[in-house]
Amino acid sequence: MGLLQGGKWVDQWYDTEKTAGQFVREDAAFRHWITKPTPDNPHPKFEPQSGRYHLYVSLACPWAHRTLIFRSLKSLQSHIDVTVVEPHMLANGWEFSGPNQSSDAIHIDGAEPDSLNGHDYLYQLYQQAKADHSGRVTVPVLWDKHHNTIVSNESAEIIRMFNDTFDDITGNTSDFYPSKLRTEIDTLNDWIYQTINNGVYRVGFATTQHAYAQAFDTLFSALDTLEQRLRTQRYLTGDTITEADWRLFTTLIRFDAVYVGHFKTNRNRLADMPAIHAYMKALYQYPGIAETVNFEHIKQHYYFSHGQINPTRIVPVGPRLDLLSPHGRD
Ligand SMILES: N[C@@H](CCC(=O)N[C@@H](CS)C(=O)NCC(=O)O)C(=O)O
Repeated sequence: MGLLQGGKWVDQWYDTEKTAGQFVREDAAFRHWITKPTPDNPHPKFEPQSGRYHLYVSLACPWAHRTLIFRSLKSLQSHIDVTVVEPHMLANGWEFSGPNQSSDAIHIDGAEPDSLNGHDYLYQLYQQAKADHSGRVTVPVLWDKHHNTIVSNESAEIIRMFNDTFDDITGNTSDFYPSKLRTEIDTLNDWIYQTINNGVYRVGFATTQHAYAQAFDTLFSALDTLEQRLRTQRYLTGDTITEADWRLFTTLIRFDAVYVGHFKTNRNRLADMPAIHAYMKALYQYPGIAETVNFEHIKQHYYFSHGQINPTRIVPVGPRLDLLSPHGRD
């Protein structure tokens, strides 16, 4: 794992020395927006067009997972194609399938070569977009085939674009960020990002006991609050399923399979929190969602890639998960 420095790839783990053992996530660097033409701007640089944009994702990554979920919820499958990277993220960072995969990486079914741009490694796509780029090389990436560049590598913004920008092309007008709930969704998103989405990483990537214990308490106190809330309401904002639910889901679905063991978020499993567990199952059983979840990629990525945490690279066989039984939340 590494990052680009002035356009050159450097193999380096996260630096937590300057932050007292705490993991701090870097902000995404490419932040353009796909926008519909308006009278003021009849020819935006990035217009919604079928077939023009391409998603690079890892099936392991919770942030990339959000974009796959929105691609499915918003009927974008035939308009935005996808390339899936290999789960093993080693000295070259994210890799595509092919003969130049790292010698210690194993090909996992479902990962693909980069048939669009012909790269071996994701960092080469970033170099193609910006030759002197500095920063981490992350998934997801939304690529524009027209300008041959990265539109965005920020999942929170990609799902907002998917939510409404392509509606005229797909005819799918379902709205997961309705105007009347926006303030509440934004507040929930901020809190859930800090405490849960990024919270599990803050627990797992902490390098001091103190930083770990602090992040652990923050995470479980947020989960306790959610457990209470979901006892009395179906979704996070009430009866309507929104973006906030999908952003929470991608962390929940990885929790018992990976975070409890690998990131030591082990006060309890989600299976021990009845309301959250039933809510997670309901989201998993929502049309089009189960197909976006791949536990093989999820487990292979975390357990095999993070040598600092799991040097033997042994990927656990379990746990046996119960995701298809009735959730009882109708
Ligand atoms: N802000 C980004 C974060 C994406 C992110 O951190 N992705 C992880 C995988 S789960 C990654 O690619 N990490 C590689 C690295 O940090 O070097 C987003 O939400 O899109």
